[in-house]
Amino acid sequence: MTIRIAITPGEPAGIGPDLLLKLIQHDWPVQLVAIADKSLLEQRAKQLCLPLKLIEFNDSEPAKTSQAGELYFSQIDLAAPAIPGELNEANGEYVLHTLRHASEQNTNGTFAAVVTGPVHKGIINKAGISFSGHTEYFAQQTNTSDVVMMLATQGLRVALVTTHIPLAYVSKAVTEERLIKVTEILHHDLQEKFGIKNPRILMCGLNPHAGEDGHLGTEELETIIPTVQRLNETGMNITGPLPADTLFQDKYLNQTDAVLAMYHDQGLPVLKYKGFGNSVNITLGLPFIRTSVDHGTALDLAGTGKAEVGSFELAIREAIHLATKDKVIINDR
Ligand SMILES: NC(=O)C1=CN([C@@H]2O[C@H](COP(=O)(O)OP(=O)(O)OC[C@H]3O[C@@H](n4cnc5c(N)ncnc54)[C@H](O)[C@@H]3O)[C@@H](O)[C@H]2O)C=CC1
Ligand SMILES: NCC(=O)COP(=O)(O)O
Repeated sequence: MTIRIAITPGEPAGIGPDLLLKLIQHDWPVQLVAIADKSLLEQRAKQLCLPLKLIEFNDSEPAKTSQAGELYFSQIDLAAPAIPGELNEANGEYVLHTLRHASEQNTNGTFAAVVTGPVHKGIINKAGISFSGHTEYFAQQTNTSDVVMMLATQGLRVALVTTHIPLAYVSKAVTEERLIKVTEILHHDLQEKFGIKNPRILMCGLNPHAGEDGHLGTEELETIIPTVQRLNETGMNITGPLPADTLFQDKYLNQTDAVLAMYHDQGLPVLKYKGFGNSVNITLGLPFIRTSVDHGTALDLAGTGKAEVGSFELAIREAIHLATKDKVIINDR
């Protein structure tokens, strides 16, 4: 059976539309449907000299595989014309409209997954809309209390306890309750989505040297160590907390299915150093499958044709794998 994948190209002035238009220049074994403004796709294809046949998506017709050069679309109107590289806060609500539409249409089963292109968090907030990221937005749209951001590249998966919050709030956000929920979601999805029977999770400390027995911070002694003990008593296989500066070495990673980092910039720089452009962002714990790119809007490259498609392509392929319950090939050590 052919499945349908919704694609939100993200910030209209960024590279998301460019990457999607490059990627549909070959056949896909699924129906890819862009949730976007038709005129944006037409103009960007013209600018990049890419052939494009747009077909309005009709959910009452049987799903068809996408052929090279053609793209199904669901129309969402831009508020203002999109100029590559030039952010315009007038289009902040447009971006969120595409995400809401994708969320609704995934929830009702029209699509088997959504793949998101990069959005610009700053311009959405400048438009007067409080927004910290897709991860949090889709959780809110689907009334899901806890979701987990995980990025994966060949040989490494990194999940995060906290996501887009100021560093000053991280310590307070690393609670026993949050640690338990995140670890349970990660453990569950490693089993169910990635086919790992007994997931091995490596947990980072929060403080330098994982607190150095309380001399460099007490969160490990007060919260993280007792929570790891509690979780292990339920039968999980969690190692840590280990100092984050020495944990990312093969000695540990070869024995690990996922690293759980306490905050965004503790785990993601390592992951991106290893595999920027070849990584995928997966939201765990949502009622539908959502994957995304590992990079941002790259305004400097929009409309130039120079942006690399690697991560967007991987995000689509990973969504297809997850949706068709094939064995996931990424990160097979
Ligand atoms: N999934 C998402 O929606 C994400 C959105 N962002 C947002 O993107 C905006 C810009 O963030 P930055 O930190 O500047 O990161 P960025 O990833 O947009 O750019 C960082 C550098 O990487 C280069 N780069 C990025 N993607 C590339 C690609 N596909 N091919 C070749 N080079 C590429 C850029 O040219 C730039 O030099 C921010 O508003 C941020 O919030 C950032 C990460 C993920
Ligand atoms: N660094 C990852 C990132 O910022 C993407 O977040 P999200 O928009 O996928 O929640």
